[in-house]
Amino acid sequence: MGFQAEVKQLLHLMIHSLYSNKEIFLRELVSNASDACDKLRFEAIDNPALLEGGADLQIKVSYDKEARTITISDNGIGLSHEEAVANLGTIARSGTKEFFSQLSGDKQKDAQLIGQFGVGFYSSFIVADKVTVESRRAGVAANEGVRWTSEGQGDFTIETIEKESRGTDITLHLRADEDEFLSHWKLSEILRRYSDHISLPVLMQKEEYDSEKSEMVKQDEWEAVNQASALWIRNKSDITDEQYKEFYKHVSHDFEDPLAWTHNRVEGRSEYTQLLYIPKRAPFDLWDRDGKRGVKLYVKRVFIMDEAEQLLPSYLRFVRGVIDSSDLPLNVSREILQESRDVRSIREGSVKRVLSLLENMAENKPEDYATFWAEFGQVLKEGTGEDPSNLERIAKLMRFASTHTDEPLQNVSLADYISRMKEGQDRIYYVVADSFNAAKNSPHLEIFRKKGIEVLLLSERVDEWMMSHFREFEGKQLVSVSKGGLDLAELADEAEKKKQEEVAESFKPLVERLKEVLKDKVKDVNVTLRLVDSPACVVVGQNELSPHLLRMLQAAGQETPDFKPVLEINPEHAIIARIQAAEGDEFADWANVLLDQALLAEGAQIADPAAFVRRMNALLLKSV
Ligand SMILES: Nc1ncnc2c1ncn2[C@@H]1O[C@H](COP(=O)(O)OP(=O)(O)OP(=O)(O)O)[C@@H](O)[C@H]1O
Repeated sequence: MGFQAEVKQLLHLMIHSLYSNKEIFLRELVSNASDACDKLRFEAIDNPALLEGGADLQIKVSYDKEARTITISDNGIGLSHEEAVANLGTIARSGTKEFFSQLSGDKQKDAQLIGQFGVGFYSSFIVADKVTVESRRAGVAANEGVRWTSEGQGDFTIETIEKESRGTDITLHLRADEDEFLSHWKLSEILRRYSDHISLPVLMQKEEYDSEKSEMVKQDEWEAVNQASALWIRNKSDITDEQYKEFYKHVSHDFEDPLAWTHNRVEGRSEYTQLLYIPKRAPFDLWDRDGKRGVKLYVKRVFIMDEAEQLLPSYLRFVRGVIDSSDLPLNVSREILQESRDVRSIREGSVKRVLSLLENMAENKPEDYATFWAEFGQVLKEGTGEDPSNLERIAKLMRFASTHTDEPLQNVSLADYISRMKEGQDRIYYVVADSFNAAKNSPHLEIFRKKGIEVLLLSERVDEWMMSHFREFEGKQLVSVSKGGLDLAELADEAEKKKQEEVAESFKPLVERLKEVLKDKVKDVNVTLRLVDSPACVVVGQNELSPHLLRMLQAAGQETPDFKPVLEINPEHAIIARIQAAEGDEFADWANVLLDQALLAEGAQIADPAAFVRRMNALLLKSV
């Protein structure tokens, strides 16, 4: 049978780009073996017959110098014929195709990307030119075993075999120059380094020095080379950073070290242990609704399920790790999790821990925090709507771009903003646009720039939605500069306000004429103080959907209400002065051009671009 195209691609890239890291194959295979044992233990809760009398779950690693092979055996759940075909030869994760289309051919970059993807079983082919998997699923007859063989070139063969014991033996036939792995010392050293945290014993055959043969000779006895106790139940002080990091790689299938972790035993009404990690890099499917998320759930050390998304809210879906509860029943299902009070309290407790971890990082390791924010900030922002009870804490963790630096880098906290507020300023101003440049160059910012008042520049997809939930911070209102009715109290002193009123009065006739011409297209026309360099801009009411949000809804195929903006004109601008004198068609052209260019500056589509160009040209011609 042939491999799925993506598997071929993965194998090719992996062999070439992960070569300097080749010993990871052992970690990946032991990790899979451990998962297979976890699954068996879980299924055996309901169906003890699956254990076939052998409840001692273990992993064995052996080598054969003559045959030049390494074998990793487990007595876990095993694979059926169908499962072997489905799992070893395809990549079942959604979004795989898109992921592979991003690979560039640059070895170093791709190695990092592949790491993010997780190579798993296929990493065997880094050191082996032939791999044989012999397996029998727990509970099926001995003559229903399966043998899967491949040279990693594009196809595999599959056949039915007789296999006495349940579980899986994976045999790697090493490539010509990989003899270094044919040693007890080498293999046990790798296992201790990468797999010490595995909660099952990883056994190797004992070896002793035989002075007659003057070499190490295998004994009949097998011994564990790892500690074989679940890492999270050990005392914090007994766990090294290296062990925490290796455990992270096991649970997350990530290649890189985590950014931070938090490990706690919670006692009281609800008892559980949590070991939660923040990754350094977003997984390729962070935005894929079907992508992996959530942490592993254990009940009293028994693995229950992967990706238990009920244990954390969706805005913390980047968190990886383990939660081990002492209260939940072993036969807990996803449905029960949804209802359970214990789960609710675990969830609340875990949210608090993760937020504390992030706060701590923001305070003490700002560089790590910047990495976190760049990768996951957009996800955390979803918390404003999803978790109002923690809004204040989430808000403090947010970082923004702002007019203080005018750079796209998001590194301004709300505390920074407040510390720079002008005297008399009691509001936090922001603008939302389609892109950073559109935000930075928004005409709505003109008066703020002139007065030296900082404005937060928001341009991510989630921002508009976020701001609809996030209206206040530490008693200060958050105000969009692109909404109408801006009471520019702090932007204008008494004298300016008085002047504004006078100006508005004197422009009344013009405003009325504009309203008449544009009556089908705008809700209202006003004189504004907010502009400096632009003749006009469009705004919407404080409680109305912004044009930016309307565009997003339209792009998503949603019905939207008819949008009519308010046109605001700048009385100081030469064009405004000029059009007062215009009459008839010329005035109508000016009015329409004014509106259309204000819409364009704001990033909106105009209803009739050809008419805009025609009017513009007519006006240009007159002035040439
Ligand atoms: N020792 C084993 N026993 C039983 N099933 C196994 C074993 N090794 C692998 N499998 C099956 O093959 C599948 C593919 O394994 P692979 O390591 O490629 O990916 P994974 O572990 O699912 O995820 P990742 O790609 O993130 O490592 C596993 O999900 C599992 O179903």
